[in-house]
Amino acid sequence: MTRAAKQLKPECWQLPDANLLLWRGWLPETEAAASYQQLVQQLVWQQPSIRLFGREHPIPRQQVWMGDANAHYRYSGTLFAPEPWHPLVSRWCQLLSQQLEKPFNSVLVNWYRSGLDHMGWHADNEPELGTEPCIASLSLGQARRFDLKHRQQPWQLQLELGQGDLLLMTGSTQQYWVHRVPKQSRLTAGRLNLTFRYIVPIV
Ligand SMILES: O=C(O)CCC(=O)C(=O)O
Ligand SMILES: [Fe+2]
Repeated sequence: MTRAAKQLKPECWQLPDANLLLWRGWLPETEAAASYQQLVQQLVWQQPSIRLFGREHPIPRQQVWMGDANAHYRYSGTLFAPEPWHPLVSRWCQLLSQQLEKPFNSVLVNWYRSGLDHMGWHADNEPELGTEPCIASLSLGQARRFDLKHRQQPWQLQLELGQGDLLLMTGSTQQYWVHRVPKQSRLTAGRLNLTFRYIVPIV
């Protein structure tokens, strides 16, 4: 890890089978707020449907898959070709690769328009992410709950991810734990989350 990332001291948890680091305010407040507005306006949002128990359901949020042209990604059974990089997002991707000393070539951007938009329990463990995926998650806008639970043990962790916070999930986290962003119906403001990933390119 480079000096820039070490200067901000991360929060960490002694959890079995998981490796989590959280840098609060990795992106300064004003930059995060301006970036939220810019990305909400400039990205071309999609709301694909996924198949659950034999029925098609639109995902309960908006999203854009973005990255290098060869970084195709399968999400809940659907193959997504990446959208070209937005300059802001591309800059963060380079910064994160340098600071965390990990490669990233793509990002899933999720827009939770209000507290009604959410994401159910899942792990980011698709085969194209490799054996121990390294996921760097940047949050902008409204702070939201982020829950984690172990697949086999009664262990849970509830975090709040706020404006500019950077959460790094590495090691065996995706193998043993699942995570979600639950509904928080009373919240009216929107939130963006960007999960930077490295996916093995299709050649
Ligand atoms: O919105 C979040 O904080 C999490 C998003 C997430 O889990 C994902 O994109 O896979
Ligand atoms: Fe996830």
